Amino acid sequence: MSASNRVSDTANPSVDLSGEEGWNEFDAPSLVGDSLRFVSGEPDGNRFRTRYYRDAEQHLHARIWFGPETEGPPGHAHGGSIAAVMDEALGLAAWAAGYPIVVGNLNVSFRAMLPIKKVVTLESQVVSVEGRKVMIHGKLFCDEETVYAEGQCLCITIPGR
Ligand SMILES: CCCCCCCCCCCCCCCC(=O)SCCNC(=O)CCNC(=O)[C@H](O)C(C)(C)COP(=O)(O)OP(=O)(O)OC[C@H]1O[C@@H](n2cnc3c(N)ncnc32)[C@H](O)[C@@H]1OP(=O)(O)O
Repeated sequence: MSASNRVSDTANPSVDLSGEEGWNEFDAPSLVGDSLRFVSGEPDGNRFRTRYYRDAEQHLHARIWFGPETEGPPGHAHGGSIAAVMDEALGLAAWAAGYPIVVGNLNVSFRAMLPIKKVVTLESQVVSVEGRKVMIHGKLFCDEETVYAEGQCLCITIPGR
């Protein structure tokens, strides 16, 4: 790859993170402060760019751009980058639903290679609450046929918060 190509690879591209009709933008930092810096901390950077939304049923969703710095297999996202997104988004889904939690267990199934420099959608749902255990499921996809990853996230509420 020539030097000029490398420059254009890391140039600051504009990325469309707009949501679906009926989604309302969700102000995550006002709920959890700086806790989202690892994934969402550089909104104009070349790793992740994220924007969170809630639908009419208050499920949390996100548009996420996997930038060139998430690369693992050539041209595709590193599995750890996908797991980091699941950890943040599914944990945040529990907080957004009113549960102050940390993630106790996160299961990620990688279903298809995720091309970098692509905007994908994350959808989540609180599927059960039993005592301190809040189970959130999520998937990362670009359309109905193309699911990149599925996550099951067991969150545990933190006493006293
Ligand atoms: C201080 C924080 C400030 C936060 C400020 C804002 C934060 C805003 C965040 C926004 C969103 C970011 C999302 C990122 C989310 C992360 O990345 S959090 C960081 C990664 N996670 C961690 O570091 C957690 C580390 N683990 C722990 O701290 C402790 O193990 C836990 C999870 C709190 C549980 O410990 P514990 O309170 O002693 O609870 P324990 O009695 O062992 O278990 C309670 C129940 O949960 C079950 N359980 C616990 N762990 C597991 C497990 N791994 N598998 C299955 N079951 C389990 C137990 O079996 C038990 O079940 P029951 O007997 O009640 O049926």
